[in-house]
Amino acid sequence: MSRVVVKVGSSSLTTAEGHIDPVRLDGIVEAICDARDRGDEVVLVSSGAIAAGLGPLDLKARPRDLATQQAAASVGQGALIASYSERFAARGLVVGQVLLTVDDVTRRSHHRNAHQTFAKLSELGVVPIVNENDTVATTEIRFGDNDRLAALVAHLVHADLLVLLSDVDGLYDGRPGTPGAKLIEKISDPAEIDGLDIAHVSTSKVGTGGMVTKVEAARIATAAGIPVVLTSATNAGTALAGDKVGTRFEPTGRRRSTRLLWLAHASETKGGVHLDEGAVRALTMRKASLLPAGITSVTGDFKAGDPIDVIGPDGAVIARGVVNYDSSELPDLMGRSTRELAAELGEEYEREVIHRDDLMLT
Ligand SMILES: Nc1ncnc2c1ncn2[C@@H]1O[C@H](COP(=O)(O)OP(=O)(O)O)[C@@H](O)[C@H]1O
Ligand SMILES: N[C@@H](CCC(=O)OP(=O)(O)O)C(=O)O
Repeated sequence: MSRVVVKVGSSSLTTAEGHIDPVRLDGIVEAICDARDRGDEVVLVSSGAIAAGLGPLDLKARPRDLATQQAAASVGQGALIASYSERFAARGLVVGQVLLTVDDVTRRSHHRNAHQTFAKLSELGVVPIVNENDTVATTEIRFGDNDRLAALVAHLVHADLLVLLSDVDGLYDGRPGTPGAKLIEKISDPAEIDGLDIAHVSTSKVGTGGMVTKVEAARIATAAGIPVVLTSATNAGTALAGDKVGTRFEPTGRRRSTRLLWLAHASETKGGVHLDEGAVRALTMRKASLLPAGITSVTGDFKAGDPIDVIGPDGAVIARGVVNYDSSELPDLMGRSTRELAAELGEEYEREVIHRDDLMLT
């Protein structure tokens, strides 16, 4: 038995008019039910809430403003779950809706909660259907794309495989459909992706992030030891059966805490600190915590608890970490020893700027 997380993109679930596509949904549900019949456990991460809300609200295109996106998601998510529920029920399976925000997988207490929810659903034989909680998520607490959400969910449920289903049958070495562009069957090392043309936007009107977020999701999952298969939704059955299809990304690393995993791949930081050579060596070679003494300057506007970039003298980001001070406090502390600061300002100034447990070298 294996545990698989399957992520399906908006363009593979909805029609151009902004309604749920019944034929495509049938195909995905059938592939998942077949996997269940073979004894596998499946967690479905389904996009499509916003896209499926467009038709009912008479919207012609994906709205640009957050409020209308949230309203469309509120309408579409209900419709999606109703459609899934009905189809899975016809095969004797019960579904459970799980809506997550970034905090649910990154904050320790929420993380434990989410983990327990998945464990119970699994015990009860329910098929979890996950999406971002788009209706309440604001820019600050958004994953922004379900590819990365799926990678973090795969890590959270200890999945054996992550399957990313899209409207393209794999990763290409050039723009898919253009002469000479070839499907890449296997990626063994993330460095192989570096030179590829993946930045152009997708042709679908409802998908977000294109290939960039899928490759990023593959990096997150493989770095945590989980292999990834990327293919089109029409190949769902083949991918779930474990047969060779699309692009396979081989695992490159070992399991790590989800919080650190997120930190390393967090899309945005609120600022950063620049270090001198000595501090860079302490962090990278001695695995030490970051102290005020090694900081030469501070950029951006952040609060204690925010993720920030840690930057070397040459301007390269060497790590990301959860900072223990506000950006406004640091200029008065930098370059000074913790002992001196504690004597002058009080014991609480003895704390590290970033504790090594909250630091992820990039
Ligand atoms: N190198 C590449 N190989 C494959 N697809 C690519 C590549 N670069 C960009 N893409 C685009 O990525 C799109 C898939 O992303 P997206 O529209 O966000 O899908 P989804 O809705 O499934 O998440 C494809 O339709 C394709 O146009
Ligand atoms: N959470 C959003 C989808 C966000 C997203 O990543 O979409 P997609 O690129 O189609 O996987 C929704 O359900 O509309």
